Amino acid sequence: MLDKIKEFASTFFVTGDPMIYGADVSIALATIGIVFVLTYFKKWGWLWKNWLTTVDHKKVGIMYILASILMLFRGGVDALLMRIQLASPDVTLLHPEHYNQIFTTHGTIMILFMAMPLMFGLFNIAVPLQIGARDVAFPFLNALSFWLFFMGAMLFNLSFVIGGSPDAGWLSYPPLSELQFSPGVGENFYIWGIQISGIGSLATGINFIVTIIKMRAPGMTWMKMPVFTWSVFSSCVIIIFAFPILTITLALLFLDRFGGGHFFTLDFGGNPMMYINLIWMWGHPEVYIVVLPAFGIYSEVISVFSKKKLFGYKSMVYAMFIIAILSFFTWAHHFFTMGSGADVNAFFAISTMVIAIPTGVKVFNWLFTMYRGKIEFKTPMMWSIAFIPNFLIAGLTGVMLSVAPADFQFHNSYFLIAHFHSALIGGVVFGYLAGLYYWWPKMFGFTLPETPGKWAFWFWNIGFYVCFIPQYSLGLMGMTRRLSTYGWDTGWQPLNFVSTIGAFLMGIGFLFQVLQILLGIKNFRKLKDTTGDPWGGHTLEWSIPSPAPEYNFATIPQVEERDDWWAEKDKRAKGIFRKQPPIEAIHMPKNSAIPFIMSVFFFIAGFGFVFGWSFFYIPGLIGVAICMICRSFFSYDADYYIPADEVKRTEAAIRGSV
Ligand code: HEA
Ligand code: HEM
Ligand SMILES: [Cu+2]
Repeated sequence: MLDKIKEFASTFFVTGDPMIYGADVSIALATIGIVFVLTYFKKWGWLWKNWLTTVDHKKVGIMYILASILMLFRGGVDALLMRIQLASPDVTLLHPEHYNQIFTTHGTIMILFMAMPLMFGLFNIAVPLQIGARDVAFPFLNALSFWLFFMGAMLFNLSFVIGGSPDAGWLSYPPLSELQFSPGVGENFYIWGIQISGIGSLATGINFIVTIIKMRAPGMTWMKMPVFTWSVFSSCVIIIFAFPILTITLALLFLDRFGGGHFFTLDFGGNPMMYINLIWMWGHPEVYIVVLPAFGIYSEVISVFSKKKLFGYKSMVYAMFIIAILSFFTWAHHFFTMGSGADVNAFFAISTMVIAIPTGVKVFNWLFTMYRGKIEFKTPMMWSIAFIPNFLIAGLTGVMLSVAPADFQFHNSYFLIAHFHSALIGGVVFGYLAGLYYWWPKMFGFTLPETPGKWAFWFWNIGFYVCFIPQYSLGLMGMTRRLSTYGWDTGWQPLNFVSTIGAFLMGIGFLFQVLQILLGIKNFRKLKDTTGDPWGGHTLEWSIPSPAPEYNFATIPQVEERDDWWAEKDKRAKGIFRKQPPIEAIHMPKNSAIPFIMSVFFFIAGFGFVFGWSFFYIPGLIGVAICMICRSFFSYDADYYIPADEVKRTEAAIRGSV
């Protein structure tokens, strides 16, 4: 036992790196600070009742968004550290091992712990309200998904302060990620952090598919559904087919590392190429999982701020589903150079190129929607307009990469790095930010101040080009990815320096956003959204007050048209009012502590597996099992009714206050 404790303690001081000590100290101080504030203001009960045990989709959404913005900060700091290191061959901020760790954690965090949860946050905020529902289909499971993501993310981040970060790249290719070549615990953190949050992602996929199929308001037929909801549906269909592949792949890698298996080793019949195929069978669809909802947001925002119906609604929907299906047939374009025959490469090259067609349809539809529209340049719209040229560059360079023989030149170069950052920042991040600005008033009841938002936008947008356009040239000049430094004689220094300046411009953009939120909170009375419909929206979430009451809709709306809220407002202007059904008692799910507690046990089990400590993982797994049993057999008292009188009182109070 004493040995175990010594071993445990030694892991804290594993590298002697001042950055890690700094992080240890700041985490300790932040924790003490939070505990102090909560105790001083007597907020523990509030935190527990309103947040930790909530099953309300709106609050779950807000927690997702908060956590993912924190992760954007962490991933962003990683990015800036790398860019400082690469600004010039003289810089010695990060030694090569540290650089390896940082690109690994940056890539993993940005995709799995920033983009995914930010996306889930927006799903939670918007989908039930857009389809006229009172919550998602399985609110308990929804809370569990959030806490699993959160604990997975915490476990992953813990690697930085205890034990050492993973360093085999964001997809952890074997044989490097096998025990033989990565004997530390970093890869275990990678496996368990992703595995735990991945269960949550899969559950969210199932939850939203069922919600969208079963819980749409009466009258909302498939082709009257808001286009964001369609994009969520298509993304979730990809999730439920792709995430099980990830789960299995990581489980097999874990068996190799933990149980002496030989699935992907070099010896005893193992085959690393099998891992590479499997991980990309998830990894490629994953990029469309995150981009399709962004497409949905652009469609909503561009239509609302052009004051025109979306051009080609049906073709938008078909295009998303064609992309979703095709996304499963392109995975091998990530390893054209790894020995497949010419025919295989040709098949995957063509299937990849075909994706340009439905995507092109969407791009033209957005342009036609804006054509002759009365465009209003509010922040959500600015991000959406800027996305189009950004994504065009990303998409067209993607098509260049898909030309298999040319990819022998581009593969693993900065040309690739520039391609995917263009798609992920110009497509995904810009889209989610547009969504965040768009739905912010619905979440919090006030709009964000426009001026700092516009500054943030320009810094991000200009910074984006300054950072990534030079990287296309660097790629063609021969600079490969995952380099921690280079020589003066390469001639890469000037463009790298420019690229670093661009990264800092984006960092300043992020600071403006923080400022914008702080100013918004400070002036929230002035910025209050009294109408519930600050943008003149077309979907149902804008028909109820901001923020939405806990039951969302006092009476479930009856949908008649595609842009139903626009149609309804037109009718009201003409003095025609739809008949409202009487207010009745509303059936609601009760809060539950099980999702939080069960996820804590998952965390404990994951932590145990990382270090191979049975005295952690056995109690952890037992805890998980007990939580499941409690939920399955002993929690019958899981719902309640809000009496009709109380609903009427709440509605009257909301209307009275506006
Ligand atoms: C959201 C993220 C996202 C998106 C949307 C895309 C979209 C596309 N990607 Fe990208 N890609 C990544 C994220 C993304 N990618 C990542 C993260 C990697 C690398 C990971 C790693 O190695 O670590 C990668 C790597 C990658 C490779 C591997 C290269 C290599 O490793 O050597 C290839 C090769 O084919 C490729 C192709 C494409 C194509 C063809 C599209 C298409 O979907 C683009 C379609 C869009 C357009 C073409 C623009 C609009 C169309 C028109 C206006 C119509 C007219 C145009 C034509 C007819 C051409 N991508
Ligand atoms: C904010 C601006 C950003 C900057 C300046 C930046 C910078 C970088 C740098 C310098 C690398 C390492 C390149 C290398 O050495 O190979 C990298 C890798 C990567 N980035 Fe970013 N990045 C940013 C945002 C993002 C975002 C938003 C995402 C995802 C949503 C993302 C996903 C990735 C991935 C997946 C990798 C590959 C990691 C690997 O090679 O294993 N980045 N980024
Ligand atoms: Cu791909």
